This record gives sequence, C-alpha cells and structure tokens, in this order.
Amino acid sequence: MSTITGIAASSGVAIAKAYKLATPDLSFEKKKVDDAEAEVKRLNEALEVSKKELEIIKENARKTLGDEHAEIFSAHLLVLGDPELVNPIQDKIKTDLVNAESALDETANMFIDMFKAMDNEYMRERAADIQDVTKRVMAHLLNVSFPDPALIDEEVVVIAEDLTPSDTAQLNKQFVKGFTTNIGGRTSHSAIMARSLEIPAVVGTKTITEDVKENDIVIVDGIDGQVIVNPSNEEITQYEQKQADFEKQKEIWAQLKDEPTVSSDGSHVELVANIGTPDDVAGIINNGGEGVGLYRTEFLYMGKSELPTEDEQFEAYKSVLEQMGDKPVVVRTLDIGGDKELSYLDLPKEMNPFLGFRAIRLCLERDDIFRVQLRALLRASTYGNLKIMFPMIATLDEFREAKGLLLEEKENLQNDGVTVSDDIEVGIMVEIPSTAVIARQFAKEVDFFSIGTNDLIQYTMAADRMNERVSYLYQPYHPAILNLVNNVIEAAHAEGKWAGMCGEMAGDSIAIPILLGLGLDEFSMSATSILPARTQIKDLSKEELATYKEQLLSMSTASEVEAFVREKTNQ
Ligand SMILES: C=C(OP(=O)(O)O)C(=O)O
Ligand SMILES: [Mg+2]
Repeated sequence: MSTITGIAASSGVAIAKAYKLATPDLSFEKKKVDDAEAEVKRLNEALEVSKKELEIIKENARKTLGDEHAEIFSAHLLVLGDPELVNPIQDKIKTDLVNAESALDETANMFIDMFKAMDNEYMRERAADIQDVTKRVMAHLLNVSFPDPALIDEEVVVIAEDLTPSDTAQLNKQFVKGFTTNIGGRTSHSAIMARSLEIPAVVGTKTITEDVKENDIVIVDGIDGQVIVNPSNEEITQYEQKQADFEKQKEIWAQLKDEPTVSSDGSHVELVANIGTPDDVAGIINNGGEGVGLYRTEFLYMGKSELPTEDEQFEAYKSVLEQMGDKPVVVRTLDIGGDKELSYLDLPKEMNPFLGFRAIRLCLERDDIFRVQLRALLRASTYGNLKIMFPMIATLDEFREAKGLLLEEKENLQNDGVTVSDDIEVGIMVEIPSTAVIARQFAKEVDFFSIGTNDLIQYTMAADRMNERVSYLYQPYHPAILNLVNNVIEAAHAEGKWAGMCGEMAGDSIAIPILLGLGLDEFSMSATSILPARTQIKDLSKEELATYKEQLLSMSTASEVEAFVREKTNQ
C-alpha cells in the first residue's frame, strides 16, 4: 500500500476500485489493404459499437443530468449516421485501398478543417462533434478501450490527470464514489462540483495517475486530503470507521436544518448556497440553506453543442426561483472562460485565459449572447426573489454598460407586454483587486456586492487557483485579502447596501469567525458546508469577534492570522 497526499476538495471517505480516465493512445499506421470489403466491414462494425455506446451515454446523461445535457450526444449520433461523412470514408477505403483507420482520419480531418473555416457558428460546432465522434470510432478500430465517465456502471473511484467541469457533470454519483486528480486546487471548478454532488475528492496529488493501476483498490479521504492505494485490511476497517463517523457528524449538523443562523449574541447572518443547475436546489433544501447566493449559469451553456435558447434559460431560472419561494436567488450572468470553455464558441487559445477574454468582457462584446440571457432572467423575475450580478467587473464602465443592456431589454420586454419585476437588485462580484480597492465608488451605484474570493485571491496573490505548485501562495487568510474584504464590506455599509461572499472562503471554518467580525451579511457556500457553518456560528459572539478587527487587519502573515483565530475560537 502507499499513501499519497493531495488537497482535500470534497469531504467524506470513499473506498472502491480504481477507474482510470485517460485518453488512450490513438496513433495508427497508414497501410495498404488487399481486401477493401473486409476493411469496410471493420469500419461499419466500429461505427455500430460506437452508436450503441452513445445511445447508452445519452440515456445515462438524460437520467442524471436532464434532457438538455443529453442533447450533445444526439448531435454525436447524427454525425455517426450521416452518409455525407460515412460514404466518403468507405469510398476512400475502396478507391485508395487503405486501412479504415487512415480513411477515417483523413476524411474526418478534411471535414473538420472545412467546417472550422466556415463563417457560421453552427457549422463550427459540427467540427467539434466530428472530432469527438471520430476519437470513439478510432478507439474501436484500434481495439483500445475508450474510458467514458458516463458509461461507468459499477462502484469506482475515478483517477484522472484533471477533470473538466463537463467531465465532472457526467459523473453518476450512484457509481462514482470518489475521485482524485493530479492537478487542481480546492477552488478549481471540478472540486466545487464534487462538493455539490457530495462526492469525496482529493485533487492536486501531482502523481496519482502514475501511482494507481486500473482496478487497484483506492481509499479517497476527502476530509484530510489523502489517497491510500491498495490498503491493508486494517486500513480498510479504519477508514470505514472514519466514513461512519462522518455520517454521524452529518446527523448532528442536520439538527439545525430548520433553524435560522444566529450567533451566540443574537446576530443573524444569511447562509445561502452556490449552485450550478436547478437540480442542485434539492441540496440547498436538504441542508437548510436560506437562499441561493450564487447560481453559476455557465453550466447551462456547457456540455452542449450550441448556445441555450432564451426559452431553455427561462425555464431553468424559473425553476430555481419557484423552488426557492420567497428566498433570495442571486443569479450570476455568464462567466465563461478561464477553466470553463465552450467548444462551440471557438474562441482563440489564450496565453493567460484567467486574465483574458472571459465573463463580462465576453458578454459585453458578444451582446447578442448576453441579451438572450438578460431577457430570460427578466422574464423569470416574476416567479420569485431574483437578484442579478455581473461577474469579473473591473471598471465602473463595465457595470454601467451591463446594467444599461439589462434596462434596455427590460424596456423591450415591457413594450412587448411582458411583465417584469420592478425590484430586482443588480450587483457585482468583487473578484478583481482594483474593484475591491475602489469599492466606495462602486457602492454608490450597485445594489450589493458578492465577494468572489476564489478569483480575488488568485489575482491578489498572483497564484493560479488551479496550480497545485503555487497552492502555498493561495492564502485566504493573508492580511492583504482580509483588508480587501473589509474594504468591500465597509464600502457597502457606508451606502446602506449589503455585502456577501460566494467564494469558497465563505464556508471555511477559520475564515467564518473573521468574516463575522468584519460584518459580512451573507455567506454563500457549497450546500454541504451550510450546516457545519451554522453549527459553528451558533457558538460565536459577533460582538467579541468585531473587537479583533484592527488587530487582524494589521497582522503581517496568513499564519499569524490563522494561529490567532485558532486560539480565540478553540480550533
Ligand atoms: C465564486 C467565484 O466564481 P467562480 O468560482 O465561478 O470563478 C469566485 O471567483 O470566487
Ligand atoms: Mg470567479
């Protein structure tokens, strides 16, 4: 057995056999063949098996993630059955007398290049579909297995170099008991999704794909960030106990499910949750959340082959608002870019995607995409307590322009006789240090702030949130971060506005006492963190914590801050 240490990304313990998720080697040799018919038969068989697999994947995706996410596989099935693609491959085998692999590769590449060059978004999307489908058919021709998260049908721990947010969205929690990756940090989106799916996860292990072989038994300890490979019987017993203790602890937390969040000296704060899809609302209700503090709408745009329509979006927003009743629902407009890609938008590769064309920057340039979302939100606004916030705001001009588009679409809808709520609060995420520094000026114009510490920390410390090599610099308790957070809260209060936090820091047990003392009004976190946070806050005195403010803000290091908080709060 061996133990590998990584970053604890999602609590809980999982014990199961390993399932390695890696793209196989699909290289092949171009060969001349004598029997073209036999080669065509081989191609047709590979196409048939691929079709069957895609049918299963589509059905699994439909059951676990809904029709919307299953749609991409319908597009793949269409490609597989398209004679315009299949006939030329067969013809090539017959006329050039080459093996099926090279006929497939050359023909598919010809179509991919042709579609990519077209000045039509729909056609460019088809290029991505052909690319995906060709890989699957090629794997069958070469007789190599093509791992697919949506095809897993027995209990496993997924082992991968990295999981993209859309890979993570395909994990079926009935079978995937845990996952562990080489790269990533606590705030990478795969980690955030693991928490909303309640799947134990350890990320940033650097070497897990080398340390584990297919079918090894693996323990994922998402509480302490450890992975144990081929454990002894005693270790299995020990971790089964840890798993049972964790379940018991969850039962204790659950006792506060229907209670408000009140500190020991009677101050109420709002504990709300971060969600990615309407299905995640069930998790908020089960965990006693007081609303939605961040709805990451980009997941509506991912795992698909084209942009979601206004009606599809309207249905999703309406569903969340209706499920939450009169509780607040803060919806963030599209935040694509960084680690969240949309293959069908075909955006150029960037050297620094986190500093590049993302979020509001993209939305203001592609206002055709943005306006559709704004209209869908405005139409849904009468179904609950909607608040809208814009991501990655760096300048007041960006906020004014985005709000201007919102008001324009509101007027357009009203002119068409559509009813729109008149009291939608419009706020911003504070993720960029410049915005935190001049929060006073912003506070005069926005209705609220939600501090996105996942990005604010990476931009302030110049430490990539996805990179485990610099994770030591990713310091939520660094006094520079505390000063920025304090600046935002003070600025909001000076203008009679509220300040929340929707970065992962809001659910951190060392950060919570600090934030309570600084006067944060709303804490938005993974649904599973709500009950532990409520339990903790119940025993904290806000008044006492507020007296430590100046001392904390003038400290010099994160470790000084952490030691101080641990001492004062017995952690
Ligand atoms: C909540 C945030 O947004 P995301 O994690 O989606 O970038 C953040 O940056 O803190
Ligand atoms: Mg962010």
